[in-house]
Amino acid sequence: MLKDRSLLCDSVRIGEGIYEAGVEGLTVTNPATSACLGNVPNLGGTETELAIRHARKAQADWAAQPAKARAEVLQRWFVLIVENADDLARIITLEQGKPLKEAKGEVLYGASYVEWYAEEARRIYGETIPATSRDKRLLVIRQPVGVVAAITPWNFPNAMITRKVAPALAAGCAIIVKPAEQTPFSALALATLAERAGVPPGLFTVITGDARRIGAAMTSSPFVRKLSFTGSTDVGKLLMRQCADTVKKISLELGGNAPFIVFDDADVEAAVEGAVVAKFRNTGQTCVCANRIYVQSGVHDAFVAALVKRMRTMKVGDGQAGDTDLGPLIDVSAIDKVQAHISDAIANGARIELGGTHHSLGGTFFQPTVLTGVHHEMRIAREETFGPVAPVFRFDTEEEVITLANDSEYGLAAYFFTRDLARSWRVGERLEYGMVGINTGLISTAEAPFGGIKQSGLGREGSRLGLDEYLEAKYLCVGGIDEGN
Ligand SMILES: NC(=O)c1ccc[n+]([C@@H]2O[C@H](COP(=O)([O-])OP(=O)(O)OC[C@H]3O[C@@H](n4cnc5c(N)ncnc54)[C@H](O)[C@@H]3O)[C@@H](O)[C@H]2O)c1
Ligand SMILES: O=C[C@H](O)CS(=O)(=O)O
Repeated sequence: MLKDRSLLCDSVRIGEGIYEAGVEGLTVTNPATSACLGNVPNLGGTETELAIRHARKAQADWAAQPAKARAEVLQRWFVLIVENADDLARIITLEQGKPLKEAKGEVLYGASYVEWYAEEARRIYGETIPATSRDKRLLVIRQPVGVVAAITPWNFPNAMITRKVAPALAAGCAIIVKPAEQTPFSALALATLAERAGVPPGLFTVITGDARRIGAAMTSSPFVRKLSFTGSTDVGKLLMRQCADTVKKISLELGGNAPFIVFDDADVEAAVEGAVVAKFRNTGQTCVCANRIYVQSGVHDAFVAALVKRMRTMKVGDGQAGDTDLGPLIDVSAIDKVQAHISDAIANGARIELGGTHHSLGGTFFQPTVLTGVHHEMRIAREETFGPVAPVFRFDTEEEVITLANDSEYGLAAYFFTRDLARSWRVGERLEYGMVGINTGLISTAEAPFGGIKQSGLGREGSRLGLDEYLEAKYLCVGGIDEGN
């Protein structure tokens, strides 16, 4: 199944110690078949504290390295990830379910963060500030925060890890990562390749096991100076509270509820393709998925007809099959949430234009679904669906749709299609979101700052801004310079 079977690693390395899964291990299953893929160690607070101790030691040496040396290790890690992309993609599809072609895309996307921060590692500049007195010199240097803890989700089990580990290592930090219990093998494979690239023992540790206990040890330790979390808003709030006692620096990449707006003057065909990417990537299980599709009255019926026609061409199936466009949802609770949103919408007057129920493949496969006649009082408008359901809302004016689009506690991504230049500026500036796609449904890239506002998170990942999350600015004030004193 894999070219390099050693990449399917089921043990955890902490310092020089190796922890095997054993009978108490956590079982990992393939969401497409429910087959057992293997077990990983079910570790907790004690092992996390040991990992923190090793991280502290390794971080001091790592930070003392020249920036070029850190950059070279990251560059080697990047090369190894790309060289092993097919195996890493297959591991993603096996444990998360997305189609292989999307999984390969995720691996290369994740690798691009490693490449980007291998380059940024050599450009962590400080500054001098003109002093107000002759005998002083003012300087600012930027130093690594120290030991970082990271907790990541199942939907992008590779890229959500490199998007944290790469800037952390580039900044001179050590990092301990707890992956989602559903998808640990991608994380363990990345750690294996990092070790081969020359990342020293203890500097980047993947720890699997009891989320609450591991999280409690991470958030309560005074030696962990930063928590970077990607996941649901509810868990993000919990971890933010847990970090308060030790006043940690935190980054939160949380839930979304993206509006996708199509104006009368849009290229409808381009808008349909944009909606397919923004809505159905990873079977609708991405934080930046279009959760609400608003279409202006003049093109509403044409858009719905074109979207339904386009969706009928998409194939639901096992992600390992080459022609699959939509894989399974991650688990039964995901299916239940999707069905609940559809049932609530229908009960409140929505119409099913396509799909609307479980797929004939059974399990956690679901039909791609298009609803019309939806409104803001429905759950599907207020909650993150995280599945292959496209609710289409009709609107009349620009002012009306901006109000509707902003009517959410989330603020991660938004999208709109128009060919009016003035409107693109007006709407782009007024949408209350961290990221806005204009005439495109695919915005994520390592060069740009990824992140949200309101209850979608704090901080940014990627771009030059992403490095600041792992650095502290230290002010040095040098006095007694003036010989006259
Ligand atoms: N903004 C982003 O960049 C981004 C990216 C991916 C996913 N997400 C969001 O993540 C959610 C889906 O992912 P999920 O289901 O894995 O989210 P989740 O919050 O349930 O889990 C995320 C991680 O948190 C861990 N966790 C859960 N409870 C914990 C606790 N009490 N203490 C410590 N760790 C705990 C889990 O084990 C997992 O590793 C969606 O809301 C999605 O929008 C956001
Ligand atoms: O859902 C999580 C990811 O951040 C989505 S993306 O691949 O970065 O757009």
